Amino acid sequence: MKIGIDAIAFDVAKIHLPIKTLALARNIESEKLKKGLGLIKMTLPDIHQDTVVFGANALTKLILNNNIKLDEIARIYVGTESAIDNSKPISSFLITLMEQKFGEDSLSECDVVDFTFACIGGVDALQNCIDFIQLNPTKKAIVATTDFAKYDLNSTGEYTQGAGAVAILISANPRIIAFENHWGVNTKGVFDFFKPYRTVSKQEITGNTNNESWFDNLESEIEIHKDQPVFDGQYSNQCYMDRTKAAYFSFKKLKNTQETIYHSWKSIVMHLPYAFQGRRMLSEIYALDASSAILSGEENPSEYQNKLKEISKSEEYKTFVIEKLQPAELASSLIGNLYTGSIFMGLLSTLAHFYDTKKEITSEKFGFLAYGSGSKSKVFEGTIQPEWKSTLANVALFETLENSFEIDFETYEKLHKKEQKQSIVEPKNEWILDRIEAEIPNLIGARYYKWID
Ligand SMILES: CC(C)(COP(=O)([O-])OP(=O)([O-])OC[C@H]1O[C@@H](n2cnc3c(N)ncnc32)[C@H](O)[C@@H]1OP(=O)([O-])[O-])[C@@H](O)C(=O)NCCC(=O)NCCSC(=O)C[C@@](C)(O)CC(=O)[O-]
Repeated sequence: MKIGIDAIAFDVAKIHLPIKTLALARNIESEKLKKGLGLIKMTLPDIHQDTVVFGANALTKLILNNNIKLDEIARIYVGTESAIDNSKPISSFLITLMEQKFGEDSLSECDVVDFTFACIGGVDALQNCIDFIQLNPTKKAIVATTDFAKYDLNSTGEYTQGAGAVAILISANPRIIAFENHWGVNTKGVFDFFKPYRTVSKQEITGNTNNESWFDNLESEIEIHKDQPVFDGQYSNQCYMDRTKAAYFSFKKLKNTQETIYHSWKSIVMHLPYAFQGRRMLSEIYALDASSAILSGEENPSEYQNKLKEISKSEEYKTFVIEKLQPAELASSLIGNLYTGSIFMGLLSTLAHFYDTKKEITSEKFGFLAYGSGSKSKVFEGTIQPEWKSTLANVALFETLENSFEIDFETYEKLHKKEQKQSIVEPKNEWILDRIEAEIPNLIGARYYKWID
């Protein structure tokens, strides 16, 4: 039985800062960001948006565009690393909003939960839902990934920010792609990128040594939540490379083949924290799995690095990149990092590219290399199904991204620092965060959303 993705929908933040504007303001060579990392725009949430809003918008589009009956949906599993509550999952908010729009109790028998493992939580949810459909082929599941990749001002992550959600419908006999049941996995606990609980001593805030109550906080340390991660960019690249390489060769072992795996893949879809991450990281796998060895394994570390640089600059590798990786990069250049959604946006970008350029890809194999900091990689593959084109007709990925609203640097900084209080773009036909409860003691912090026609 074939199992995979039957439909796909997305919602990306509607405002963006051109990378050129950021480069100018931060005195960074704009060519480095464009030609070195592949960046053109970074998308940012408006003040009425958060990760529930993005997830709910993507889910609503998935349901409406594909006439999905809610009682067919057995699960909605969310991949996210941008939770808005430490106990209540985003998926429970999504249930409330879908029932608000499509009818009370319409999802009361649906199982929901959030998966968190940095950027790979969405792939974990996908694998889990595939297993579920294998056991329950008449049922359907939805994976919704939703995130806001926010980094500190002036950090090396600043130019890789992005925000939005991707929702996919998982079923038997899917219209888009059917996955094979081989999952190469590699895991290692590291601190390359993480979002720890942070504390500030109350004394530093109040200047008093007597631990007197401060806004009802009796503890002498005040816990602080930040969306921005603690990270080491170059080390995170190394972890990405090590994990994906090991997962790729585990996958090859599972396939029990001596053939070059990537030759069988028409397209390669990788986790893209920025557009050119895949092409920068894949040269080692490209060399190690080549049919005639490009790396001998005898090189000392600096020779090895020099050879890798040479390979990545070679004409053969450039052709390989354009053919197999570039279609997935197109949307990433215009969006930025979507964390859990990046790999699924890479798939959508590839499909939309082939759809727009009228290329037939039925029966072609796609390879997937997922990564999540902390760290884990999964490598898997799937085959494009005959009806893939019919599902793309009303997705309009590149047209939507084209219509994104440009903001200036001053507005960007105000949004980042939460000084902007008015919406930049008036919401229409979408969910918004309406208010956060501040008065009723039993509901302090409860977030309420509404649909705007
Ligand atoms: C990604 C980094 C580390 C990049 O770090 P960086 O310091 O901005 O860039 P770089 O020094 O590594 O150089 C970029 C490239 O630009 C080139 N360059 C230089 N000048 C020019 C020029 N004039 N014209 C053309 N090219 C130029 C330069 O040569 C180089 O290309 P290379 O040849 O090495 O491939 C940084 O942006 C960062 O810290 N980002 C945040 C963390 C991150 O994204 N890490 C990626 C791996 S971890 C991951 O993917 C997981 C994540 C982050 O999504 C989180 C999760 O799992 O939840």
